[in-house]
Amino acid sequence: MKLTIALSKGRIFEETLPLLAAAGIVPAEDPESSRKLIIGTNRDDVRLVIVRASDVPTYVQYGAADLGIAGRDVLIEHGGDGLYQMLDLNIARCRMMVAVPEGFDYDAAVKKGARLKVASKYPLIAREHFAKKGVHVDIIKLYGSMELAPLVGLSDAIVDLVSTGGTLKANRLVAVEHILDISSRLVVNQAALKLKYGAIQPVLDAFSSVVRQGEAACKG
Ligand SMILES: Nc1ncnc2c1ncn2[C@@H]1O[C@H](COP(=O)(O)OP(=O)(O)OP(=O)(O)O)[C@@H](O)[C@H]1O
Ligand SMILES: O=P(O)(O)OC[C@H]1O[C@H](OP(=O)(O)OP(=O)(O)O)[C@H](O)[C@@H]1O
Repeated sequence: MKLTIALSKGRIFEETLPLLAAAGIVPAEDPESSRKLIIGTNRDDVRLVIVRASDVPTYVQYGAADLGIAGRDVLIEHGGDGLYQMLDLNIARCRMMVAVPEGFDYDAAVKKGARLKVASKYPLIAREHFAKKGVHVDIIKLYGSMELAPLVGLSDAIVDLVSTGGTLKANRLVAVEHILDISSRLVVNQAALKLKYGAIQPVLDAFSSVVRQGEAACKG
């Protein structure tokens, strides 16, 4: 029985390699240099499909992939239908933040009850955050380079991911609110978990043991 795992190129692929290795899975090619979207592995029964990060939950939801790895950000925006979230892999860690241009008095604008224009790739997360605070916002949906929006007058603020803070700094923005901690999760198609339990469980066990080792190393 063949197992299909959906992954995105870049940081998730890189950070997943040690997890795959622990499960005895080694990709036959590097998706950064190959144009192939289906990548074989050293195991005849396991293949990888390379998709956009935000498409991973969709492939798994419809069973086109049995397993996938996606950020908590992407999973919240997707909604999680048809998926089991099995494991926090503690990879691709970052924070979802509200950020504004240096010099913009965010607290004063909120206090005044101003209606804020907020640009984000994460409209659900952004909308819910401001709704909870009782702040009126117009959400402007973007697909990337959110940091540009306030610099050219498209928005007052952004909701985006922050890791080192380097991108905010380079664009003279400052983080003013922390919304969520983000990391990537292993998701499994609900039907596949039942039908392919014997093939999926060893992968889950191997991934969990790597995560536990990482946690122990952090504590120790
Ligand atoms: N700077 C960062 N540091 C750590 N993790 C990050 C960072 N930016 C994004 N992530 C996490 O990694 C995941 C994949 O990000 P990546 O940049 O590879 O894809 P993307 O360009 O956001 O997605 P798409 O191609 O669908 O637009 C994100 O969903 C998020 O969970
Ligand atoms: O705090 P930092 O370490 O600078 O990281 C933050 C940046 O990382 C993410 O972008 P990414 O690198 O994924 O680029 P993309 O959204 O254009 O793919 C995010 O959207 C920020 O722009």
